[in-house]
Amino acid sequence: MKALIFGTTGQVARELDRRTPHGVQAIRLGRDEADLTDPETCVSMIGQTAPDVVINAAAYTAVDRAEAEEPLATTINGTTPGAMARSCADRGIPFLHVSTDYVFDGSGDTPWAPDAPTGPLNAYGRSKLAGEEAIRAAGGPHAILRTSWVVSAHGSNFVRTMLRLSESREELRIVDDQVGGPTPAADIARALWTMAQAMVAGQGGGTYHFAGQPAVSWAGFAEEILARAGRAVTVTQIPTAEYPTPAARPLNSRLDCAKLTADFGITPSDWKAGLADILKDLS
Ligand SMILES: NC(=O)C1=CN([C@@H]2O[C@H](COP(=O)(O)OP(=O)(O)OC[C@H]3O[C@@H](n4cnc5c(N)ncnc54)[C@H](OP(=O)(O)O)[C@@H]3O)[C@@H](O)[C@H]2O)C=CC1
Ligand SMILES: Cc1cn([C@H]2C[C@H](O)[C@@H](COP(=O)(O)OP(=O)(O)O[C@H]3O[C@@H](C)C(=O)[C@@H](O)[C@H]3O)O2)c(=O)[nH]c1=O
Ligand SMILES: [Mg+2]
Repeated sequence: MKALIFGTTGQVARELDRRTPHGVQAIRLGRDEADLTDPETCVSMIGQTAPDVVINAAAYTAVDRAEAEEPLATTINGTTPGAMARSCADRGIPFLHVSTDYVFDGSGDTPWAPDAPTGPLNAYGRSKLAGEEAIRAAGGPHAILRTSWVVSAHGSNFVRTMLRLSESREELRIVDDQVGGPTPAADIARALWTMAQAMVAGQGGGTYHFAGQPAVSWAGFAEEILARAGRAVTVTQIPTAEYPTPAARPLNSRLDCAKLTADFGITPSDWKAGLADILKDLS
């Protein structure tokens, strides 16, 4: 199986590389070879490499910055994934794409099912929803894997932010009313490879959820990170109103992962185990 992967430096892209299954030839394209602001180039790379499956692990992920750069975020997260999906549909090959809990409005307190109504609260969420809609409209075999709160030993993520801030502060004020599932990038990569192999064999497809269990607030997650890392920092739980940001964020980010288990046998990720691995990697 030949897999074409967009993205080399991101959290999920790095873990896809580390976990390439035996017998898979992976071609990885970074921004230099395939800039997602340029859909034609990305489509032409699919033609040139003639893969059996395409995985898009690149995206515009700066949630607050997207408020001021929505057109750019929409090109990268919406227009180009749509063009990639149409190219894959023309070739009859599966297209796998990663999306986000931020497509939901965060109401209620029950986990969102994959077919629940969307209603993004911010520009990043709207740009990711545009990608989902364009991919479905392409009409080819595809999987949209929505995940949440991605963490790893690399890149920009909440684990690394908490460890960094704990070096210079005695107290961290963290929101306690946004609840979701932290998800190790390593587990997302494993899930994507399982899905890619199944889909090349003609199995599965559609929109799926994959997140770490159990659900926790950002403050609860911060406490776990700092305790496990042995950092003596006080976490003060605050409401979202006391941590103003350019982009609004959903309060309820819980994702119902049952469909992924039913179609691919992939069970939800255990974020505490993943966190232990990340802290080991960082030490
Ligand atoms: N991070 C999170 O908490 C969550 C992420 N997701 C989704 O998961 C997927 C993977 O996210 P994650 O691994 O965390 O992403 P990262 O923020 O770690 O990395 C983003 C990647 O996208 C690449 N990229 C950005 N802009 C372009 C561009 N114009 N052309 C080419 N490549 C570009 C970056 O390359 P470069 O290094 O060159 O900038 C980098 O490789 C994305 O679809 C994201 O929306 C979903 C839920 C939560
Ligand atoms: C640094 C900090 C953050 N926070 C809050 C802000 C926010 O609500 C929450 C997490 O902060 P972040 O900036 O890591 O969150 P954010 O970048 O919005 O994370 C999101 O990224 C995108 C790409 C996704 O798709 C989402 O699933 C989600 O992971 O913690 C505090 O309350 N106190 C603090 O000191
Ligand atoms: Mg962020």
